[in-house]
Amino acid sequence: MTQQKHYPQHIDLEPVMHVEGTVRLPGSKSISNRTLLLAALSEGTTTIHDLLASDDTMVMLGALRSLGIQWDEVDERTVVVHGNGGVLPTGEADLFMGNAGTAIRPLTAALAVIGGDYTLHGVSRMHERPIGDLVDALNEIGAQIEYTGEQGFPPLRIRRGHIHANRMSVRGNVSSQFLTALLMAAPLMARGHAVTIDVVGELISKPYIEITLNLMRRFGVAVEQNGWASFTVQPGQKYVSPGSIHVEGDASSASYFLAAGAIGGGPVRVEGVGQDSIQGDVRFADALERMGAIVTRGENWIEARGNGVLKAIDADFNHIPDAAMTIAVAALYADGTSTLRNIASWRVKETDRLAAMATELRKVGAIVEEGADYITITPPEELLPATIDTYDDHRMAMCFSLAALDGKARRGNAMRINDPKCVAKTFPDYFEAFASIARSELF
Ligand SMILES: O=C(O)C1=C[C@@H](OP(=O)(O)O)[C@@H](O)[C@H](O)C1
Ligand SMILES: C=C(OP(=O)(O)O)C(=O)O
Repeated sequence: MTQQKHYPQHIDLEPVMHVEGTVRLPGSKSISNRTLLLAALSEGTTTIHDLLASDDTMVMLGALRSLGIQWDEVDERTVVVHGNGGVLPTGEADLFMGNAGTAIRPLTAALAVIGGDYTLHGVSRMHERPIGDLVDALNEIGAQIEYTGEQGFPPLRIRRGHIHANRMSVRGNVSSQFLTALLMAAPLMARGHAVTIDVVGELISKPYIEITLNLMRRFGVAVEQNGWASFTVQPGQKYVSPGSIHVEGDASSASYFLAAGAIGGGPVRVEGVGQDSIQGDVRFADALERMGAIVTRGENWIEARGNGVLKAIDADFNHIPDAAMTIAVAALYADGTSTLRNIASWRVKETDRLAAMATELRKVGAIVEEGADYITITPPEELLPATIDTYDDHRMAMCFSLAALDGKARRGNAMRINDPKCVAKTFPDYFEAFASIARSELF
């Protein structure tokens, strides 16, 4: 879990004529970080297999260690966590959260409920990513959370509060991670009484809530669900380790390879995630099918291949905001204008992804309209060679590697991706994996 990679300042991707092959996916970020926290909060020891080894999981592992939770690394993908039954050995800690939403949001709720003296901070972008809806929900039930910088954003100082929570509410329209955080902390509050969480207004990114509920269930806690409006945890439930747990391959990471197969011929197969996945982002493959790609699925794999020019798509992508970025770049290879709707959350992620996507797609010649919560992309006749800026956003780097696929001739010019090290957030070996399916000669 401690390996450091050396990355150049930029990567020049030569035009790729054809893609083909099989990629073994790294573990799911969403499942890895939830599993680590649930394992720490549970009674018993959990062996986690195929855990993601990346910046985002590193900050969660580092935080757990600072909080006094013991864990041992068996090998790069296997960690044994010694759960502490909802008690934290260390009552004071300064926690660096990098830019990991899946670390800071659930930890904020758990620490506020357990109580202690904690500070949580991250990289500068983390201090621009909203957390106010979660802090409001927690302070409303007696938590003691203060902003040490700007109101509504990390860094946070958490002190011991007096939690009295039968019923609480949280807004769901900025990030689903706030509800995830409260759900995961709810069994720690449901001491002798039920806890109900009401969702105020629209809830975005719903499939991530399903991941949360699924994993809580595997750690022994059932949540009663009233549609997407409210969630209840009955008393008398506590997290109990399932003993060992396997992390699926990351479905968002799968999107780059599946799109490559659809654009660059294929077949490209991803292994580690399949038709029974608990990750909403497997539905990315449905969107690719709508664009005309041929997709096949097995229990533990998905495969995509091209079937002529991709068809433009006009769809709501609220359910798969991360993988939707891959659709935006795949749209460069479509037969007309594509529209991606209901993706306002892009603005508060690793960067303002609507602005970044529009800027970089224009560099390769696309005509782009950037709306408050949508983007339309009209591809050029030929992609222009360009230097792509990545805004310290792993997904900008990964999805723009697809612009090297030479579905449209680029007269031999490389596509330059600046600052490729940002992929370390979720996929440190991304460019090696991409190179393994890329063929630069037609055969
Ligand atoms: O809960 C999760 O694991 C995630 C939820 C999504 O965020 P939002 O709910 O903020 O859209 C997603 O973009 C993020 O990468 C991971
Ligand atoms: C939005 C993302 O990350 P985070 O978990 O930090 O929200 C992402 O991985 O695309």
